[in-house]
Amino acid sequence: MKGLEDLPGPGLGRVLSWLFAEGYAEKSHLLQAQLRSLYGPMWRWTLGPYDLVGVAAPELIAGIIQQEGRYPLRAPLPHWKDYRDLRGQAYGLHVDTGPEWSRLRSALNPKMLKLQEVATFAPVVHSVVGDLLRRLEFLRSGSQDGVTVSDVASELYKFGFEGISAILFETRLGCLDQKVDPNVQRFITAIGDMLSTSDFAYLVPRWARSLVPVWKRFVQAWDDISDVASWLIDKRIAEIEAQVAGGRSVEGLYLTHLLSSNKLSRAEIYTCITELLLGGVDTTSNTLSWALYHLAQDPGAQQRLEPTTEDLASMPFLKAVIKEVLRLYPVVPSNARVITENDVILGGYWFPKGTLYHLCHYTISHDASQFVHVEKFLPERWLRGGASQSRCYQHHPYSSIPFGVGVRACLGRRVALEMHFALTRLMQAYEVRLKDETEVVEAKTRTLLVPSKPINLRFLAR
Ligand code: HEM
Repeated sequence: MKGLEDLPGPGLGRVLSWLFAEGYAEKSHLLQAQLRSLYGPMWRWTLGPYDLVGVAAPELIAGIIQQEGRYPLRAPLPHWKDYRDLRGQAYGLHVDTGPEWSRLRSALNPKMLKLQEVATFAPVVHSVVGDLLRRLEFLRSGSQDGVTVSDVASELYKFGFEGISAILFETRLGCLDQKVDPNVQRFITAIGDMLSTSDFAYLVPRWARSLVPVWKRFVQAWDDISDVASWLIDKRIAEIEAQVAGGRSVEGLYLTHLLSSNKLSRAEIYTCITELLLGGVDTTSNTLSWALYHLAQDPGAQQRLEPTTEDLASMPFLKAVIKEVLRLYPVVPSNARVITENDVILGGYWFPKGTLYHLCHYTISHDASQFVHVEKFLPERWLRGGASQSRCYQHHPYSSIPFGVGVRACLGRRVALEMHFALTRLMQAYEVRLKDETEVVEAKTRTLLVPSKPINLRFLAR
């Protein structure tokens, strides 16, 4: 059987030229297709300190997931681990490995992934959607033409932040208010800083860290995140203790559940809650931004969206819109896997355990052999029935897996769907149009797949 060294792939010079001379650094999602056209569905390449096996076929991705075992890793994050050691914090989901990671997931999964449990978050999500609607109304009515909201993604970011925090910290932060609390603003800024410095901080060798500003910014950002998160958690714990002392029953959402289940230490709760927040905000807000961008160009689809209910199962078109948006813009455009327990046999090759696979989801969900009219926004392709639709439906089940699959798949995938109730409520209140009907907004990669420029929309009252 062939091995790692038999795989084709580009040399370092070619990769650097793609990234920095040809501008792929900001659109690395498009580089995936380039690599596949040159080397086939599997190749070997080097990206910074990573030696990677690129994988760009759904059958091969399925092969990896089937062999991933009980404790798959995504990519190692040694700089996150070093920060946690520096401050004596618990490792959490992204840093812990093996049985320790699995223990955390078992404690966190039930309340995040069981349908009946997640349904208890619906009232709070709906109340945050109410804040979003009020905020949009305020912005559009104050605009020059009385209907435009510029840079809608930044408002959706605040919505995502408020919604996820309300569930996790059981506290309303007021992100969508006119005046935002300085601590909340510090939190939002720190999260942005941490995400933008993380990739560079990783590249700095340990001995050079004290010399470079990027490492200091990375540490400062984490310090701010940790400070505000522990302030929020401690405040809520004090409230809970006061309720218990007063003989009142304690009702809560996620934090109360974690505290009362006694499965995680206090330190682990601080880290895991923070990680959930980090995982939840940009992902949902960018997906909602792309959804509005496409719906704004498709009045028929806006009309078809069902009136809001509390039950996603009774809203097949809404579900189809979200699936289609995530097919076109998988917010995590490529993922990674390290299989730690066993060697892997894949597509006629044998790979030793510890090999790092780069899963090229974007290119697969844009593959014309998987989806007809591949670049078109066609939510109908996800609805069963009708001859033409069944033709659309002939894709491999792993050709669009925006939340991942298997034991390591997204922990917030059900909560993310709750957040999408915002779409139908928005569409009930307004007909949405692009501010400039001819404007095309392309995607760029900033770890996540995000709009390359602001999305400006007109909200016409229904
Ligand atoms: C549209 C929304 C979202 C998308 C597309 C998305 C996508 C993903 C993907 C692709 C992964 C990696 C899965 C894997 O490696 O197989 C992931 C992991 C994760 N997501 Fe999400 N996510 C979304 C929303 C959320 C939300 C709302 C939360 C929190 C409430 C969240 C929390 C997490 C966490 C904590 C992990 C790491 C799990 C682990 O390593 O064990 N995500 N997400």
